[in-house]
Amino acid sequence: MKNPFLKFDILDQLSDQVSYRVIPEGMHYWWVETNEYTAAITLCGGQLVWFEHKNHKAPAIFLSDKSHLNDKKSLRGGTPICWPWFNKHPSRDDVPNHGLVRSIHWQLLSHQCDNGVVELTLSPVIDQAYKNYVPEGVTVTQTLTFSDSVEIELVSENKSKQNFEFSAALHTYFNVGDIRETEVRGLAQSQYIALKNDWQPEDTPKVYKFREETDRIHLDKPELVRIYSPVQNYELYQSGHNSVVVWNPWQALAQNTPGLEGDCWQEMLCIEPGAIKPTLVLKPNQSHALVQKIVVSN
Ligand SMILES: O=P(O)(O)OC[C@H]1O[C@@H](O)[C@H](O)[C@@H](O)[C@@H]1O
Repeated sequence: MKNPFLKFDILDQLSDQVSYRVIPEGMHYWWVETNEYTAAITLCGGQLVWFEHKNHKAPAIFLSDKSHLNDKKSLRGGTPICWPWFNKHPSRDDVPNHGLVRSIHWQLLSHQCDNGVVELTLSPVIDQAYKNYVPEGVTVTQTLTFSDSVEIELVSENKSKQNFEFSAALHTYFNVGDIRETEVRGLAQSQYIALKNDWQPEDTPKVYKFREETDRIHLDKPELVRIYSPVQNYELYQSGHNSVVVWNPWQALAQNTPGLEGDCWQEMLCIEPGAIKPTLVLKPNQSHALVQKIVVSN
């Protein structure tokens, strides 16, 4: 994985820790520097696409070298935000998978730095596509909190006068170096469903390793999932979810997945807490928070 953030222009220095930057390829992003980490959050999709401990050998978040580093579409890697639907739209075929907000521009609503903790809050810019699918008064905001970890909180809020049904997921791509040498712990008690098994519930393997395409929705809400990988280990603290998606496309599917062609699929694993099965309904004046906190250890 190359570091695309070595050459840049600073467009706005917002504080000692936060700046707004652009790289020669055209991608705009907010750059965050804490005592321990460097991080980048993109204008397009509001994705955390870079998160690296200053003393570790490799970044924690996977970003494909084949990604188009401009503001035009969602990147392959990072933490795409799936909202207000996950995967296929429940009734329409003419709209993108995983909702609207991963490929529209986001705006920075606020940023704070206090005692080494940096917090950014962003929301998608409301465009016509958003208005076509989301009732007026329904909003989504994301708060990223950087300390000795990063916490991503996605808050959906219904200030309209009608019920709002939706699903959501934090589709985080972890840098695991070698998927065949990676193990996941914390899901063994759950059952999962997968298209491959006609959506019939299956028991999760007690030792969760990867030898083939894996695309599963685990029907459980564990607070802690761990990833053990040759690069580094991850503790994922999660809340507000009712499902956890585990995804690696493996070789054949990766060749037809834009941004994952070649061998780079071997370096990634997605662990995605989601409000997916079942979908959620927010009544007027209700809100919902979906959280993934990522603790990285060498
Ligand atoms: O190619 P996309 O739209 O980013 O989706 C990638 C994958 O995202 C995962 O969350 C889904 O479980 C997979 O089914 C899907 O293929």
